[in-house]
Amino acid sequence: MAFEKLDLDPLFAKIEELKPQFIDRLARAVAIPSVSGDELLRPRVVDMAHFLVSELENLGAHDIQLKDLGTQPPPVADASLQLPPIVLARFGADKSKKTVLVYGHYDVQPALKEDGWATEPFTMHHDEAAQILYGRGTTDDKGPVMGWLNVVEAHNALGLELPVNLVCCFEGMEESGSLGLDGLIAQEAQQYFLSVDTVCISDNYWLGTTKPVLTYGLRGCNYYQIAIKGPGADLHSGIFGGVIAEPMVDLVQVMAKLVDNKGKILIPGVDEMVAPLTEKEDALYDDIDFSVDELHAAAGSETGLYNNKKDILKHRWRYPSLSIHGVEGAFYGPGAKTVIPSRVVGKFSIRTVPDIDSAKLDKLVIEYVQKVFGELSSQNQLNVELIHDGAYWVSDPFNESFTAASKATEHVWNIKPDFTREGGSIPITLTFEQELKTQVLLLPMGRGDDGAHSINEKLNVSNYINGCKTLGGYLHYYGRQ
Ligand SMILES: NCC(=O)N[C@@H](Cc1c[nH]cn1)C(=O)O
Ligand SMILES: [Zn+2]
Ligand SMILES: [Zn+2]
Repeated sequence: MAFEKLDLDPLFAKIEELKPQFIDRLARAVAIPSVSGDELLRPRVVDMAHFLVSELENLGAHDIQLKDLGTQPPPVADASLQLPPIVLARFGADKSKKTVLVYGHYDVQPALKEDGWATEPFTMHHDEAAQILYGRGTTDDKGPVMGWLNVVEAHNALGLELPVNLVCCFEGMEESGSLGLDGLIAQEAQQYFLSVDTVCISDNYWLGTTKPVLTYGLRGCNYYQIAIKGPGADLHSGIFGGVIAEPMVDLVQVMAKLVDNKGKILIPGVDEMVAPLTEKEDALYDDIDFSVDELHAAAGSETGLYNNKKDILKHRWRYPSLSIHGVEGAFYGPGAKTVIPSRVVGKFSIRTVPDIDSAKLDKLVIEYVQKVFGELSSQNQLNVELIHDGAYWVSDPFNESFTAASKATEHVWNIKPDFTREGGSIPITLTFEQELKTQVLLLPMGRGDDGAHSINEKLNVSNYINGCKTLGGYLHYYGRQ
């Protein structure tokens, strides 16, 4: 539908003018290796929180708070390990204006140059020719978090009031299950977040590389570990091979029975919980702008399990998946270490969808793994447990927040966005919706080929800068409705 465009030219021109400063801000953020999943790097995650506080102070935020979440719950190696703080800040408290809570995360996934990065993962590389910014966290999620700061800076530089009150909520454990944030949101719902009218999260991606999207659904993520131990220490495989029960041999046999190589989950009872596909929902996939080629381009291989768009989208968005991630304690370095690991911990996760019940899923998983291990009649010991979980979220995108975002997107990109669901997870989304009793909008900045979590993660400069315009434009369209 046609809509009356707001005069955002001064704001957009200022964002363009400030581009060098915005790129520098992102480079300084990427340089902090805020890897929440690595206990040794936890102090750097806290450094990133303090970086944000400093930027927020310089931008004129008020009521800045670092909310302590205490120590990390088990399973964790160091029981005294502190959870990174939640960074809260406000810009404006004008009762005549609506209030938008913007959420993002300042932690990132691990990254090592030797994983295959072309550049140092924590030194942002600006490919001037291609106009691409490479580095861990550029698209997930430091680009979008800096995007919100950039929007404020552009308004400050123009002497232009923000059209809404802004409440910032930035966390440092999103990549590790958002541990501790649920409780804080419940605690602050009637306090710091009392005035919030809507929540905007920028922490996902376009489906492809050319068309902006707005997102109204996420899969959940239940993350498990299977620990198998036996020997008192790692052993020489020449001396003990063939005469001692090997934990790694048990583990690979158990994990092989979780999922087949066509993506079918082998745990009985999981598929039966999934909501049936209706004709109405099936029709939704027809008009989405995506292709098998785009999947293969983003994956860097033609190894897709499906040869058509609809099946790809359904299996990314509305069907569960089980992925095997790795084995802690196993040898993985260069060379040929001939050791029998005494304890190995297999890591896998299940992406959940409506109507999978998380507690029932845990029971199905744990009892199945115990049964499969029991059938090995192994002398080793097993422990299987959930590490963390996050609920799936599916919303109704026909509300004023999505309408404002659609107008802003069309204003900046001259095309109406597709409305999509996302295969990834943002554990805290449903909690925002339930505790603040408001709607949540996912307004992505980056592209589907950005390589989030992968090597050579990137953010195109055009997505970064036009993404700032889109975030700013959203605030204006939402504030004027
Ligand atoms: N940008 C969202 C994202 O990457 N989310 C993570 C969340 C998560 C859950 N458990 C571990 N990480 C994802 O993998 O979807
Ligand atoms: Zn991520
Ligand atoms: Zn993210």
